[in-house]
Amino acid sequence: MPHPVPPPLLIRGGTIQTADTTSRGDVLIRDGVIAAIGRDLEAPTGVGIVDAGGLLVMPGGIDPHTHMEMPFMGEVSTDDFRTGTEAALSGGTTMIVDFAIPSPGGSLVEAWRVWSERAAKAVCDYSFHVCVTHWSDSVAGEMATLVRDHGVNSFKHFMAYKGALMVDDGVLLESVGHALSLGALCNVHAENGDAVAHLQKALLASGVRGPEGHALSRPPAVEGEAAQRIIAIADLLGAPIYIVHVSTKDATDAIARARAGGQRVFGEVLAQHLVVDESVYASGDFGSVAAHVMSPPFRPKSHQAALWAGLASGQLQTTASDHCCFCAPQKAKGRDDFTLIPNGTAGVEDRMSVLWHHGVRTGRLTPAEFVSITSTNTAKIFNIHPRKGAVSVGSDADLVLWDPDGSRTISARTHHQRVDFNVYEGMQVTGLARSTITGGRLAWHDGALRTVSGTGRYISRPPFAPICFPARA
Ligand SMILES: NC(=O)NCCC(=O)O
Ligand SMILES: [Zn+2]
Ligand SMILES: [Zn+2]
Repeated sequence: MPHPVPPPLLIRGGTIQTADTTSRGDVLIRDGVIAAIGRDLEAPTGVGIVDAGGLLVMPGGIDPHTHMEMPFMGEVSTDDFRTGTEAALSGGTTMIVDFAIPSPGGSLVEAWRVWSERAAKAVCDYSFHVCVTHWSDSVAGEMATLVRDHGVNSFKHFMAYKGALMVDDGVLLESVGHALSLGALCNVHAENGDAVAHLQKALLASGVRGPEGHALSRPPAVEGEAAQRIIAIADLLGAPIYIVHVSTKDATDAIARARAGGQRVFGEVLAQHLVVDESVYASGDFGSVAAHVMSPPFRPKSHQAALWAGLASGQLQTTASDHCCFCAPQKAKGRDDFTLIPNGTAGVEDRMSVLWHHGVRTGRLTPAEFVSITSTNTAKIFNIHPRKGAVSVGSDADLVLWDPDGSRTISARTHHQRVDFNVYEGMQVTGLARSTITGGRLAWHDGALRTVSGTGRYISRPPFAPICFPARA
């Protein structure tokens, strides 16, 4: 059953912060979209009024990389689309893009359908990148069907996870070339899966079985090589490319070089990689080290400066969480063999606060750049701007009322994410979502969620995003 249209809302007296401008004004929301913006707007009868005095009114965050209830490495990630999107809203994020992954050798359209069923309980809007994990004529046909009939404009490829999700260069060449003809953007997890498997084998043979082996098996060069390779493949084909979770100076430099040469290469950074470093793997405590096992792993601190600089300079365009929750009993599967620890950490709730605190408050980012990298750039790259990622008349009323001076301490004891660990545990952050509005609904207000299962909508994304593809003749 369709949900009733939310009643009108008037956001009064905030500072409207977008990727381009800062201005004082009110925002009137009607039928889930922004109906008017201006000073001292008249309040229509029956309108709900939200006081935004002292707050920034910004486009809600868009997290382009989450994994809700994903089957992976023999486990299923614990946040589902309801709990995960509630956590997102409490942190100021109003849309996620998750990944639909086909079963081995299976149908992409079926994967899209399975993920659509799972996401029916979401409380904020969502969309799916669809993964290409093998190649055949039927995969090519399904990619076309997904673009034409299902609003998919991005396909994901894993260069890592050998023997599971990994694809080789042959598949990459076919898929990136085909996606180009469809006007779809390929996303790539850039780590050399053969090199990882080789190093894992060597580490196990030398007696390294504990979770500290994870980072040792995935040194920065593993990412740097794969990033350069996919950039070269994309260049060969004349295709745009989007590299997910860039965690190293090596990959950042490869992207910057390619862009300087005129290639359209986009890079995404996880908030985790900006502020957590490889020292977390040295504690000797299995539970804590395993909880930090994710791919790419946390890096030597020296890489973080390159990631921050990449975001500030525009060489890297988006930020994400790669939200993928596994609890301690699931991580314990790899107690005697680090290669069996399910890879993933949480972060959909904290991305915005971490970026504000460590980015804007330190002067690394301006407030406008914060909006660009948490929302607007993602909306442009995945072709949903200005419906999303904007505060403009006609845009969806997906907004966060941001308190730039409000503080909180991040903890697994208080977060909304359905997981028993938080990589930011104990971090005090300044900058938080006072209220979050999704599709015109006030869904997070004064520390309380007011969500209704299934109010999130699937967002179709048309092909040929103008920021990725040159004009067609
Ligand atoms: N990142 C991670 O460790 N788990 C989720 C799957 C992926 O994005 O590689
Ligand atoms: Zn990945
Ligand atoms: Zn991921």
